[in-house]
Formats: sequence, C-alpha cells, structure tokens
Amino acid sequence: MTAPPEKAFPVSWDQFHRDCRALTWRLNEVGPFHAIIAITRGGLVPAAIVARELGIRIIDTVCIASYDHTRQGDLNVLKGVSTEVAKLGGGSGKGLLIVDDLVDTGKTGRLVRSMMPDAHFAAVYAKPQGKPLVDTFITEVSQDTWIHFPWDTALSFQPPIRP
Ligand SMILES: O=P(O)(O)OC[C@H]1O[C@H](OP(=O)(O)OP(=O)(O)O)[C@H](O)[C@@H]1O
Ligand code: HPA
Ligand SMILES: [Mg+2]
Repeated sequence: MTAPPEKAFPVSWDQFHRDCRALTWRLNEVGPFHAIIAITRGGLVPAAIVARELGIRIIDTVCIASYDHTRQGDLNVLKGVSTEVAKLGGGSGKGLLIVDDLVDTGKTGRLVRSMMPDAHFAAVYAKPQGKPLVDTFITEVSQDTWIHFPWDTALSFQPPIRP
C-alpha cells in the first residue's frame, strides 16, 4: 500500500477561480472547441468556469470514481460520453475539451484519453506522474503533495508551527 501524501496544498475558492481563469487563457489559444467534457466530480467546477469564459454551452460528463479519500482503488466508469457529443468529436474526440481538477497518477487521464484520443485534455493542477497525460495545466505540485480543494474543506484552527 502506498503511503498517504506528506505535504498539503490547500486551495481557496479565490485561488481556484484564478487558476481556472489562467487555464482558460491558455485554452483560448488552442480552441475553438465544440464541447466540454467534465470528468466528474472534480472536473465539474473547473468545467463550469472554463465554459463561461470560452462561451461553450455544450457540456457533457464522463463519470469516473477511484479514490476512497487518499487511497486509489480500481477505476470505475459510471457513465461514458453521450452519443451526441461523441459525434461532435467525430468518434476520436477531435475538437472536444476534456477538463479535470487534477492529474495525479494519470490513471484517470489515461482511461479518458483512450476513449477520446484526439481530444484536448486540460487539468488545473498536475503531479509529475500525471503530467505527460495532459495537454494543458497551470500548476505542478510534487507527487507527495495532497491538494485540498475548497469544496472538500472548511476553515479550522491550526496549531502554531512552534508549539
Ligand atoms: O490521476 P489519478 O491518480 O487517476 O487521479 C486524478 C483523479 O482523481 C480524482 O477523482 P476521484 O476519482 O477521486 O473522484 P472525484 O472527482 O469524484 O473526487 C481527481 O478529481 C481526478 O479525476
Ligand atoms: N487531491 C484531491 N483529490 C485527489 C488528489 C489530490 O491531491 N489526487 C487524486 N485525487
Ligand atoms: Mg475526479
């Protein structure tokens, strides 16, 4: 069993929004895209922000689950891309934009890429193992870091570094 990540990288709503906007500036150079595919659930929030900025109104989901808190199990595809959106991508995903919050080991990204090999894959954050899977990302964090997203966290007291 792999050890849980040692370092913490907390992300506020404000920071996340700024990072998604920065991601969109880069994606704007690559598009236009026919549709966005969010990898749920983590990809839903960045997909909404990117869609708003790029004026994209067709949004689909690929629903995949694998983590039980910080431990990854088998990938479970609960829902694939819809027939209408697959058609827009000509069967290979060309002109489609896949969005996720992060790539970690890259297992989720690899699976989604195998479904749509010609789609553009964007993630807000990337760890070294997952980085080769994404076409565009904003911030890299080390593999032994756990990213804490604002929808998973709340403000709480922190003891001082020096007790
Ligand atoms: O690169 P990987 O090691 O495959 O990990 C990355 C995936 O893990 C998380 O999703 P998770 O499966 O926890 O589901 P969630 O989005 O519903 O939280 C995250 O949102 C990515 O989709
Ligand atoms: N943070 C939140 N969810 C995740 C991570 C992470 O670092 N890696 C895989 N799912
Ligand atoms: Mg996810």
